[in-house]
Amino acid sequence: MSDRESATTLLDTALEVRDLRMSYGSNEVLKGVTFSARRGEVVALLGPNGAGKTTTIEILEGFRMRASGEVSVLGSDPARGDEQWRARVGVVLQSWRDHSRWRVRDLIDYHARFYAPYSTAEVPRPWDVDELLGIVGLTQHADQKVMRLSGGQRRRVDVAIGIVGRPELVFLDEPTAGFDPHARREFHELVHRLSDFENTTVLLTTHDLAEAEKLADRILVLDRGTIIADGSPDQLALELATKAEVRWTSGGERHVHAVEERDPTAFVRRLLATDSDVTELEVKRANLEDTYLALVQRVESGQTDAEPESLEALS
Ligand SMILES: Nc1ncnc2c1ncn2[C@@H]1O[C@H](COP(=O)(O)OP(=O)(O)OP(=O)(O)O)[C@@H](O)[C@H]1O
Repeated sequence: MSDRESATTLLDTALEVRDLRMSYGSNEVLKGVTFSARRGEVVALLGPNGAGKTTTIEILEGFRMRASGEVSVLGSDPARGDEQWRARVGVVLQSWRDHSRWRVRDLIDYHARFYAPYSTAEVPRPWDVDELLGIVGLTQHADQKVMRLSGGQRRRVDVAIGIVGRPELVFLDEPTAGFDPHARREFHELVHRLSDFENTTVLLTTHDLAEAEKLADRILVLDRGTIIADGSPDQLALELATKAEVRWTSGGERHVHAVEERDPTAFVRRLLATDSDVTELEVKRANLEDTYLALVQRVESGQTDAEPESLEALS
């Protein structure tokens, strides 16, 4: 790589994590986590309960110390991040902050003011509060006290506080927990807007596989403190898909066949060539949820050596 190329790569990288390790007492929860994220990329961090997702995010946010490893967030080590750095990073924690007596607009406005000194020509800070209330769907609740909001509406307040400073990178720990389908869709539009129009890097955790598939440019799967897969949703599905299911009706009977190969086309061709009565033909591919569950089960049952499985090389 030339000097110019490596400088461009450096500028293009929002997050760089190498061999990150961390223990709570004798319980080693991160065992050498390595990944990176480009500017403007949306990365979903998936993994079973207790895999180490929140711990990873808290280290990247600068809220928790690591045992070892290299971490760079927007070019700085979060363990030594100053106020200037913090103003460029947005955080939505997993648990609610308790601001129950505040009115929604006042609370967001209060947080917004901290960012004004860090406004630049390229990134005017903070976000206009009323515009932001509209974007997160809280305009109608602007004058309500936080304690009067529903769980999902309260979560939108957390998201608004997390992005009010127009962060270059935002960490969202289970941002859509408690969202109804409408709020979820609006939130997805917000994430697309942040990444497409503001070039914001987004690292989010979720247990909703469909959400990860819709939102993420890249998916990381963390299991027992190790990254076990890293790739786009399509790469993951293609590489790890187990079986496709073909269903059809023939002679009034319903049939189901699990195709072992990745591509069920050959099976379907053979079927149609040998049986002219086939109707109601359906091919169901493994979705990301099937893929994810198969992968975690494979690792947990010891069928792989749990080495990080980079799928980027496949693209
Ligand atoms: N403050 C703490 N003190 C001791 N152990 C902790 C602490 N926080 C987390 N742990 C343990 O560390 C491991 C990883 O927890 P972490 O919260 O990072 O997982 P997670 O992947 O975010 O889980 P979830 O999906 O349930 O939110 C778990 O075994 C958990 O019990």
